[in-house]
Parts: sequence; C-alpha cells; structure tokens
Amino acid sequence: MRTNGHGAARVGIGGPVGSGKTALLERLIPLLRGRGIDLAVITNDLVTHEDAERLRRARLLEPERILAVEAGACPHTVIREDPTLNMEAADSLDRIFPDLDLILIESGGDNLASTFSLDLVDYWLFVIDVAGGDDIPRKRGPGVIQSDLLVINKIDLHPYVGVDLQRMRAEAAAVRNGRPVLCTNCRADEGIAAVADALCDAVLYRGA
Ligand SMILES: Nc1nc2c(ncn2[C@@H]2O[C@H](COP(=O)(O)OP(=O)(O)OP(=O)(O)O)[C@@H](O)[C@H]2O)c(=O)[nH]1
Repeated sequence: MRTNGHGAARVGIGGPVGSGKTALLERLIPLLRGRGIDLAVITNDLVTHEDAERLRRARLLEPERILAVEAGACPHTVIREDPTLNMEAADSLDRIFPDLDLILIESGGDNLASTFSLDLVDYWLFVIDVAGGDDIPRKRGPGVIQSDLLVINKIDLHPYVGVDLQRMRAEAAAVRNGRPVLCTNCRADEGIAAVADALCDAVLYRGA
C-alpha cells in the first residue's frame, strides 16, 4: 500500500470558497472509516482553525487526527508554491500514527487556478458547485483541468440556480479530456460513495 515513500497516501481537496470541501470531508470520513481505512485530516484556513474545529465538533475522528495549518496568505501558497507546513503536518501524522493509510488535506477556499504540488499529495480532487454557475468548466481553470478527480457538488441546487446539470457535467468531461468527473450532494449523502471508490482505487489500491 505504501508506494509513495512517505507513509500514508496523501490526497488533496481543493476548490473555490464555499464549494463544499468540508461538507465532502464530513461525508467521506465516516464512509472511509467504515471501509477500515485508518485516516487523518489536515485543514488549511487563512488565519483561523475554523474547519479543523468544525470537524472536531462533528466528532467524526479523534481530535488528535485533525491538524490545522494556518495559511496566512493565499491558500494556494501552502499547497503549491511552498507546501512545507502541510508536509510537516503530514509527516507528524505519519510519526504519531504509524499504521495510517490516508491523510486528507483540505485547502483553504481559493479560485479556479489553485492546484496542489505533487511534492505534497499523491492525488488531488477539485470541488466546484452548481451554484457557482454552469460556465465554470468552460473557463478551463487549472484546478478544473488538472485535478485527478473533479467533483461537481450541490447538485440538489441545480433547479434553483438555472443550471443544466447534464450539460455542465458533459462540458466538464470534455475540458478534462475524459478524466473523471463525479457529481455529489453532500446534504443528502448522494454520490459520496463514488468519490470514496475513486480514492480507494487510485491511492489505496482497494476496491469498494
Ligand atoms: N444544498 C447544498 N448545500 C451544500 C452542499 N455541500 C455543502 N453545502 C453548503 O454549502 C456551504 C459551504 O460548505 P462548506 O463545506 O463550508 O464549503 P467549503 O468549500 O469547505 O468552504 P471554505 O472552506 O470556506 O472554502 C455550507 O452552508 C454547506 O452546508 C450540497 O451538496 N448541497
């Protein structure tokens, strides 16, 4: 399982502010734990520990398995230009939990240009949402294009924001040259199992 030379597999979760990155984590954590995956989380916020505190309050993981990194600057700086803080946090989780399978690293909310350094993660997903508009895939942001998996979240909202979900999904697949696109509704736990399957296949080498 550990082919990356640094312990647990590291998976980044990026995307624009409010697209549902933390909501996706809240759904993924119990599902992955239920599959026997030993996991921990690192959250990134600008100047607070807001997302880490939210996850600790939800009691989905032991508090010591949730570390917070304060970006203090543009969120992409600490996931791409200089990911040292996140790498150190992940290394410390590997030391504390030697049997860890997976570390999920949530970026602070950013813009469509944010990407993860492959020094930090083995795989990364990018979360956009239908309320951001169905033109988001057509804008060809690096996050949309380059991520290993694109997640279109809040699909429950598409009738209320005038988005043609099928077209949005098709355009996303087209700009990504057929690389995976999944749709989720974190409110109703819809599509989350497919995201967990993708992670298990891609970085844990386990089927569902
Ligand atoms: N209707 C609906 N609301 C959602 C869904 N996913 C998340 N939300 C809501 O969207 C808002 C933002 O969700 P978060 O999970 O905080 O988003 P985030 O990407 O972590 O936000 P930042 O960390 O601030 O960038 C919250 O009010 C969520 O309840 C969804 O699938 N459907």
